[in-house]
Amino acid sequence: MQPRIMDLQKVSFKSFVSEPRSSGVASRSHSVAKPHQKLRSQFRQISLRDNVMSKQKTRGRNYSRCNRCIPQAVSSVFQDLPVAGGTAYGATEGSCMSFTVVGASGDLAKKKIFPSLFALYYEGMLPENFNIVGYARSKMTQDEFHDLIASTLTCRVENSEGCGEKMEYFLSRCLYVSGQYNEAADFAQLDSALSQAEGNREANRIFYLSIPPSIFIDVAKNAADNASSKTGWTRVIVEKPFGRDSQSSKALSEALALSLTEEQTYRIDHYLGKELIDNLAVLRFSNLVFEPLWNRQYIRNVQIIFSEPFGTEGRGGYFDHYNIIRDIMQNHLLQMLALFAMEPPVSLDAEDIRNEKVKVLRSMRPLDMENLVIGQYKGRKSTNGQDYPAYLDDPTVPEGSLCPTFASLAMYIDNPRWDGVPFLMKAGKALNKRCAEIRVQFRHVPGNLYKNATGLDENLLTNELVIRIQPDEGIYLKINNKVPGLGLRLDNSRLDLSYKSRYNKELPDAYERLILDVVNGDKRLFIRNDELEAAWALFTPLLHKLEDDKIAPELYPYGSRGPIGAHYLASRHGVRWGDLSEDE
Ligand SMILES: NC(=O)C1=CN([C@@H]2O[C@H](COP(=O)(O)OP(=O)(O)OC[C@H]3O[C@@H](n4cnc5c(N)ncnc54)[C@H](OP(=O)(O)O)[C@@H]3O)[C@@H](O)[C@H]2O)C=CC1
Ligand SMILES: O=C1O[C@H](COP(=O)(O)O)[C@@H](O)[C@H](O)[C@H]1O
Repeated sequence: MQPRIMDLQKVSFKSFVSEPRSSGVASRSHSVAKPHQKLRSQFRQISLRDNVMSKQKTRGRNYSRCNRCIPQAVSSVFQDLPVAGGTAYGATEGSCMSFTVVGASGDLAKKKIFPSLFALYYEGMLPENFNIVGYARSKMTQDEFHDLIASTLTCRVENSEGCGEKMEYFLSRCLYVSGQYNEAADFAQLDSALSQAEGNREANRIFYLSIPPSIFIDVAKNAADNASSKTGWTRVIVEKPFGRDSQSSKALSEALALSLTEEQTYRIDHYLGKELIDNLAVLRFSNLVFEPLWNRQYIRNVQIIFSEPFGTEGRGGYFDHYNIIRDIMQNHLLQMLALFAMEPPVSLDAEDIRNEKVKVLRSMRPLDMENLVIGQYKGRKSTNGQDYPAYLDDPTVPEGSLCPTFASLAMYIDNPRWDGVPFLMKAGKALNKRCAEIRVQFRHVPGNLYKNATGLDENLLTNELVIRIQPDEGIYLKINNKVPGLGLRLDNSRLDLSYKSRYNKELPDAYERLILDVVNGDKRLFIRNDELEAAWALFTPLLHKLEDDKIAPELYPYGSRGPIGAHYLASRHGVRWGDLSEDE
């Protein structure tokens, strides 16, 4: 049978418990009728002071710093245990970790943070003693909070034994505290709730600021002043956007630095947590065949592409203040570029890697308006009569907004390795497909003996390496191959590493990987302050010019391939977009 990878979100909690015993996944699980409801009555009886770790058997494990590399092994060891946990890197045996989600009532918390925390617990990757605390202004009872979380939890399709019990136990470690973001007294209450849950253990605390940026500073200050751990470390995860330009980003960094050290601050860019991005360095530095080609001598251009098949629906208010360049390019795509283009680091240590990334960013040629194309999607009626709205139809978007929902940009890295190689970026919403990838187009074979076999189009002869981040994660290399049979005909074919066929494993969500790194104090995949400064220094002049000059975006239909200007831009730099070629 073909090995399969299944998406995490396949079995919802509700469908899981109502599934007949004989069917697939559910039949392998324990039968648990609505565990979170059963839990409610239990929860009422268990006071936090008791810090009851319930009836679960726990087995402490000391994961090494590199425990991120071995989840498969760990899960196979732990798959039958109701609770599995370890001691986080930098924490002492018997200590506990409290994870507070500030903005717990919000979209990101529900969509990503709680499910990721559960998935980590499920895989045995959380410390043995942990508490999950939700904090927000919304009034919620503990039951309502548990319902909210329970509705977001899913079990892995593989190894789903004991899923119901694990959910039940996980929920028993979840607690809600309601408070304002700018009230010291409310954070003092949060502190005492945390202390109660932690009991007499040494406690390490993580705060995830899953809130709008306008309140980052208040929350960082209140958390640092009133709810920091007194017995262990305190770490704070900050979500993007980290400002709108160099000036606002600097102001934010300086204000945060009054409350948090750089060491404590984890600036998250969830693209760095994606499997194929985490694999980039492995691909380059552990295979002899790639690194020698990774330079201007062999590479003709590099394309970094992001596209989404939906618009800003519901998020127009936020988006209009930022636009696609700030939302996707200045962070996700630029981070991909830096990892792709950096020199080999001295070691895999966070600081060594980040030093190399900063060097790339600082070697980039200033961005030029001539090398930018912007677009905005307009409405479209499909052939089956469905209406797709224009960006401007969103009621939260200001009338006549010029905000780009698409951008394409040609960039250059003025260093010896990349001199003259165009790096093209393209990012857009409401396009024809969901895709994120890096495409590397190689130069022509000099004096190619086979050019007569393929005709005059040199592009048919060039190799292309594609690193597909999503969907259908994989890496493939387009090569020329002889069509089998008599005569000589060449075929552009693929050496294909499809993750779906190669690995019989569900891929962890990016947030799982990144949250685990915070637990373990590993900053390799987080943005350092000077990286952020360099990224803004690159983009700020371009963004200001775009806004000051009120440049009108080119309109493109919802669901199309984007504005035609992107093709002209590419061809001015001698590039053809690989994702638009016929065999893609
Ligand atoms: N959602 C996503 O997919 C992504 C989000 N992010 C970033 O993560 C962070 C959280 O995102 P998301 O969950 O979508 O945000 P939400 O808008 O859902 O806000 C989170 C919570 O913050 C509180 N809140 C909202 N607006 C305000 C306000 N004006 N003043 C005070 N409190 C407010 C609300 O809680 P209450 O009223 O209960 O206090 C809300 O539930 C943001 O910085 C966002 O940019 C980054 C990448 C993706
Ligand atoms: O940061 C963001 O990313 C999402 C896309 O993330 P993905 O993991 O689903 O590819 C994007 O939709 C959003 O606008 C942006 O803020």
